[in-house]
Amino acid sequence: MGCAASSSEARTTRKKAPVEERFTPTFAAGPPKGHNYRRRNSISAEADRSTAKYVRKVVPKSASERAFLARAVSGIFLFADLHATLLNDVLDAMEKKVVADGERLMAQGAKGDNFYVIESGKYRVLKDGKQVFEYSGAGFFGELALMYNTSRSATVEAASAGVVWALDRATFRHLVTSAQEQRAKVSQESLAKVVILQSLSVADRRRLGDALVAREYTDGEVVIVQGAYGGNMFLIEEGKAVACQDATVGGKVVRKEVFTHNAGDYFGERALITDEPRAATVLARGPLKVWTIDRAAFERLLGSDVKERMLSRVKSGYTQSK
Ligand SMILES: Nc1ncnc2c1ncn2[C@@H]1O[C@@H]2COP(=O)(O)O[C@H]2[C@H]1O
Repeated sequence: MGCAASSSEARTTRKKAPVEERFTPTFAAGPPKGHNYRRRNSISAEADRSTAKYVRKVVPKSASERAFLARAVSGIFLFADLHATLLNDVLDAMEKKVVADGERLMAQGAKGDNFYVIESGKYRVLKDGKQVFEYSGAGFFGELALMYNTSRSATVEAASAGVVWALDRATFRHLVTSAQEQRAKVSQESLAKVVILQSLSVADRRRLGDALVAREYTDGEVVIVQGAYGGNMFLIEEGKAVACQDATVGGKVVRKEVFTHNAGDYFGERALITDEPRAATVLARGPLKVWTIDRAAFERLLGSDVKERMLSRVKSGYTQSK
């Protein structure tokens, strides 16, 4: 596919949100008030590796149930980093549970067995016997004991009949916590291939790796829109991205392909460095896997020498080397 955007601009990849607005963290109904999630690398991944044996689990579900879960899970920040295949494993493993009014789903102080996503119903959260919160119709709970390998911080019981979807401990820990470790490793490997970043120290690359978010696009999908305000830079892990510019010729808008970015290359830096609108539309050519860095991380984590070199590519115009 060339510069023509596929009609899939609104088609979903892993996140459903307008182009360039996909990167704002979404908290479906969490995190719980007063709880500060620690950085992802402090999640307890080591402690129960020996006890939590992961076996891939597939619980059959209807297309509409799966669609509901895909939507619900896409809004939960815990899953924001998962590659599409791991996200599929999460959806496969989730099991429907019909809950009766008054049923207790977890007890403060107990070991954590499941993580739950709410489909319907109300659920009250009690600490030391006192209600501290009530979920109503949406949200998730039961993640803390699984993430940090601690006992349940609260009791959760149904305040009406309802439906929840359970993800068992072994799957949660394997897919969510190991994926984060895996992601850190993969991002280090792919960052090492990005030529412009090779001057960064190992420590700086590690910090940058922690700030990256993985995204995937299908052929023809738009990553960046010419004229838009840019919030992110992109590093290509796999695939190609084509930059196209629209110009008005004789009253007609003509789109011209101006550059192809290959694996190991980056794009989207110009708008962050110059604070100008996006100079081109960038589309996936074939399946595209990228890592994104938001403006704040870009400012904080990329040294001035890296930015200088990026700026000189901007100033010299992009010359195709491959
Ligand atoms: N103050 C709160 N508000 C909302 N939910 C909470 C609050 N405290 C705890 N929870 C949820 O209740 C769950 C109890 O089990 P966990 O500690 O595993 O994870 C906890 C959170 O998901």
